[in-house]
Amino acid sequence: MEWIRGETIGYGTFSTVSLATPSNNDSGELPPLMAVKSADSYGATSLENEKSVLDKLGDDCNEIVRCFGEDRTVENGEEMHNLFLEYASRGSLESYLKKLGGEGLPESTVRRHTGSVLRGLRHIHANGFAHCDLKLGNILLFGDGAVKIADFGLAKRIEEVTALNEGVQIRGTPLYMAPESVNDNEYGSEGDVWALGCAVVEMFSGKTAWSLKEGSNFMSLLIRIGVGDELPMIPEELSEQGKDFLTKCFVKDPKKRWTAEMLLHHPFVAVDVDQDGLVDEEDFVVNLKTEKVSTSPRCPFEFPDWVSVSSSSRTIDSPEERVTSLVTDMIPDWSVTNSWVTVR
Ligand SMILES: Nc1ncnc2c1ncn2[C@@H]1O[C@H](COP(=O)(O)OP(=O)(O)OP(=O)(O)O)[C@@H](O)[C@H]1O
Repeated sequence: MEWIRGETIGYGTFSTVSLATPSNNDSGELPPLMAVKSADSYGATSLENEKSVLDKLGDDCNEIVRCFGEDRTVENGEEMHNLFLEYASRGSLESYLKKLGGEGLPESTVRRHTGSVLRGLRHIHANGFAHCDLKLGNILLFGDGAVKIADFGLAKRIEEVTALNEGVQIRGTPLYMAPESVNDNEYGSEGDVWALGCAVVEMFSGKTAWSLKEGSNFMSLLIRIGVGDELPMIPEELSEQGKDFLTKCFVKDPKKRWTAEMLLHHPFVAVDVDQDGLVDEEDFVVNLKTEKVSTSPRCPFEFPDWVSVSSSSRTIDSPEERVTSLVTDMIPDWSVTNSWVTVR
């Protein structure tokens, strides 16, 4: 495919994202404007993984960003790997919230976005993958108000997920890490649900789900997540349905945490949406049709088709020892970036 690179629209740990216009698109197979995610040899593995996962997930889920193919270019003497993606004209939810200057989104909008992300997660999990890096920076906002999950660079097959036994790994962003990831190196679909809960808190309140005190460090955050009973902040102003939804995401034991499929039946997201309001997010109307919404199941076992997935937890150190083992000189900018660190 012949194409022209346009302005840069985003930066990630592994890549730079810019606009791309196909220069010969007579067949009309491609959209007139795409996003191209480009990486040098350092980020190539992540892009290859992303392409392979997106191919396996297919094009039939509206809540997952579409991939139009890949190619390689030589730019300034360097080989670049390029991945062509559906262009989200309103950027990520993270950048959108930053523009609101610390304000969160109206609950009706949070409900709608949460339902969309859950449909995306259900598709990812049903196809045997875990995203492993769900956060507001990886949820993209489109011109029509739709949101889609992006950035599959760290996604993994679920059966591989618990096999991370070569040293201690921190994947994704520590603020979104689930207790079992901190304590036992487990990165599975359950961890995506925990991360979704953190994203919901942030969307609604404009603040991260873990309040970070001045002077607190990486280590103390991991201890709070992994050890003890503390849970992420549940905003006071959220409706009772919203609070209940978050308590289902923030279950420390991954085996008892609700799945994406179960959460899609929760009244917080089981709503009908007035499609006419889709263009203007602020005017977006969410109709709560309570007669259609069943009572929230009180525990995972009230879902007849729910099967407990036993996680093959390795018998390693106690949580305290495990968290202590995460101390490293390579401390990432964990509050804002996507850095990941391997400690061996
Ligand atoms: N399809 C897209 N349309 C519009 N903007 C995009 C698109 N894909 C990515 N971006 C922007 O570029 C940023 C970086 O993209 P992405 O997170 O996919 O890169 P990455 O290198 O995998 O980053 P990470 O550090 O999260 O692993 C996003 O936060 C978003 O602002």
